[in-house]
Amino acid sequence: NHSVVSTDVPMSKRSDYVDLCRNIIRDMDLYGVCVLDNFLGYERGMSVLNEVMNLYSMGVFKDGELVRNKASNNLKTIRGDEIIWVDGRENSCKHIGQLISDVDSVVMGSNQMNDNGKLGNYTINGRTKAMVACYPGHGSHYVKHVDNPNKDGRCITAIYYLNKDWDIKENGGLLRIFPEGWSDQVADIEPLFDRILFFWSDRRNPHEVQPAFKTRYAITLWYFDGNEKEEAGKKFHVASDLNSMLHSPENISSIPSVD
Ligand SMILES: Cc1cc(NC(=O)CCC(=O)O)nc(C)c1Br
Ligand SMILES: [Fe+3]
Repeated sequence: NHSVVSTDVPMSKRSDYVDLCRNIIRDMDLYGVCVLDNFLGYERGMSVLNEVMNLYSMGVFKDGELVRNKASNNLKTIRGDEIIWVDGRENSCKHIGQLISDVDSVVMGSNQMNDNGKLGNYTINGRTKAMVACYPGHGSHYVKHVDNPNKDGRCITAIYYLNKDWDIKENGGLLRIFPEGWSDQVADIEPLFDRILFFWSDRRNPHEVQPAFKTRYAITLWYFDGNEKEEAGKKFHVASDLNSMLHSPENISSIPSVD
């Protein structure tokens, strides 16, 4: 966990930018998972939370898929996460946009700062839009899965959490990662306010969200490895909706077009 004194200077100009990136490089190389706390600082974290809550109150989130409540075995279905894709340049998403460019800065910084100039030997050259997710909190959860099981190009998952005063015992909503190769170990990550989590998106990190009993917000970005993305494009197995998520921000060379 890393406490970052946040100011409003651009991320790459912050005094602790370099050791943030070194943190990410070290943890990703050692564990394939990295957690940083106080990423934006209280003020900016709250601005992002307010934008997300405004979006949610406007009812623009897509309904989460229904999952049957296996536990009670009755047919009561529970909504999983409800989501909306945000580019960050929309009028009502300025602070979400700023979060996105700060995450871009630390990911690209780490990608370049690593001694061999790559993070995990990837060449990161693009990302999806931001997926803003809300678990409504009536036991809603997300089953154990791998984000990128079939080489669709996504190499790093970045999740920014927005949940203030979160009590994991009362509210649940724990993210449990089952890192491959650590058979008896799991990484339990509480979805705490202003916390950012990075992990390799592939089969190394199966993960689940345990049932949440309070509204649980998170913003996810997936970063692409250029080569894997290129290969995936040729195989046409890239989920069509993945293409709809594509984003080529000015500050990252655009993602190779998938024809
Ligand atoms: C829609 C969708 C959501 C997620 N979310 C999580 O894994 C939850 C992480 C957290 O909120 O802690 N993952 C995938 C592969 C898809 Br697709
Ligand atoms: Fe996931």
